[in-house]
This record gives sequence, C-alpha cells and structure tokens, in this order.
Amino acid sequence: MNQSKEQRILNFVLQNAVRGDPCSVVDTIDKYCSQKEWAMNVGDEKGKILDKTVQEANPSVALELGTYCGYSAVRISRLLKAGSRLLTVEFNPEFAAIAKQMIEFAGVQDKVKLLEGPSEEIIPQLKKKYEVDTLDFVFLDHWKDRYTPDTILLQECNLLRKGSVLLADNIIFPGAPDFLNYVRKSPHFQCTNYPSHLEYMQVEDAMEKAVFLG
Ligand SMILES: Cc1ncccc1-c1cc(O)c2nc[nH]c(=O)c2c1
Ligand SMILES: [Mg+2]
Repeated sequence: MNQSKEQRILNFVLQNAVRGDPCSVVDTIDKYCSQKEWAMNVGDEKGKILDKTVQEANPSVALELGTYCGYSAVRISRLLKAGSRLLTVEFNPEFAAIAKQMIEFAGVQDKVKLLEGPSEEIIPQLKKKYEVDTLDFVFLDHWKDRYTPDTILLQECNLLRKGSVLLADNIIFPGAPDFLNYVRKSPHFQCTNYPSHLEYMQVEDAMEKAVFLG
C-alpha cells in the first residue's frame, strides 16, 4: 500500500530532525514541503506572524482548530510558558495519527492535547470534559466554512473572555470571506489584517487577528 504524503513528511522528520527539538521539527517540515512536496502547513512566513501573536498573547490555554501534521501545534507549543497547554482539534483520523507521532517526536506531548473529531462536537465539550474555563488564544486553520460557525459556537459556549485572541489562516487563499465579514462587522471583535503569502508559494494570502472585546 503506497504511503500518504503526510506519512512521507513524518518519515522525513523522523530521519532528519533532532528528537526533542521542536525548532528542528518545524524547520525540517518546511525544508521537505518547500523542496519536495507542497503541504498545507502554515509555513515559515505566516508562522512568524503566528509566533508573534502567540508571544503577545502569552496564553495559558490555547486552542488550535486544524492540526493536520502537527506543524503549528509544535510551533505554538514551543513558545508556551511552563504549565500552559494547547488543545488541538483534528477531524481526519489519518492526519491525527501522523500529528500524534510528530508531537511526540518534537517532545511537546506534555503541553499538547490532540483531540480527534469534528470541531462542532469538541468545542461544546471543552469546559466539562477538558476542564477549560476560557481560551486565551485560538488558531483557526481547519476548514474555511467552519471559521464563522465555530467562532459563534466559542462565544455561545462562553469560552472567550475580554482579550481572547483569535488568529485565522488563509483569509485570502483559499479565503474565508464570511468570517472576515463577520468579525469585522461585529462590535465584539477588534480586527487586524496581516498580509502574507500562501505557504511555500508566491501567492498572496493573509492572516486576520480578531481580539474579543467581551
Ligand atoms: C489545500 C490548498 N490548496 C491550495 C491552496 C491552499 C490550500 C490550503 C492551504 C491552507 O493553509 C489550509 N489550511 C487549513 N485548511 C485548509 O483546507 C487549507 C488549504
Ligand atoms: Mg492554513
């Protein structure tokens, strides 16, 4: 049975990155996906915007929607202070299996909890099942059609507090026009746009930061 692209990415990391070194895992994925096979990791250019936003938020509890191979889970968790945690949600079981191994190889498994299933089912479970009070940071990088309903669901579940930071990938490509419209028109969010490029390509993309105002 021939391997998936995601398995090939993981194998390249296992053979070329340094176990327990999150930066080397991130750099090795970027090397493979820029030189060998494109894949939908946030990448290094938008990754630097993610880094700055995470460092500014300095979250105790962070949520990622869309784990994929674990690139941004490793990238985010490497910046978390002691005792902080990242919950990352992946719907696709094959991707979740790859990400689990990627997270363990990077040595960040004590900071990262990988939750497998649809975001609309997992978000309502965060308070009771995963002992979340409120979320300090949310990275939206799953499916563009879920950005708006999941942002509404986070509010309905009282998971956001004054100052909670949402950061959304792929605002231009593939694009999330309804999400952009929703957060920019809402009196409950203060928005900032960060122009960038699609990972590993010279195609325009952008990230949008939306800070919840309560
Ligand atoms: C897959 C793809 N093809 C061409 C252009 C862009 C994409 C693309 C890029 C991403 O960063 C994505 N992030 C999360 N979820 C996605 O579905 C996704 C899709
Ligand atoms: Mg993306």
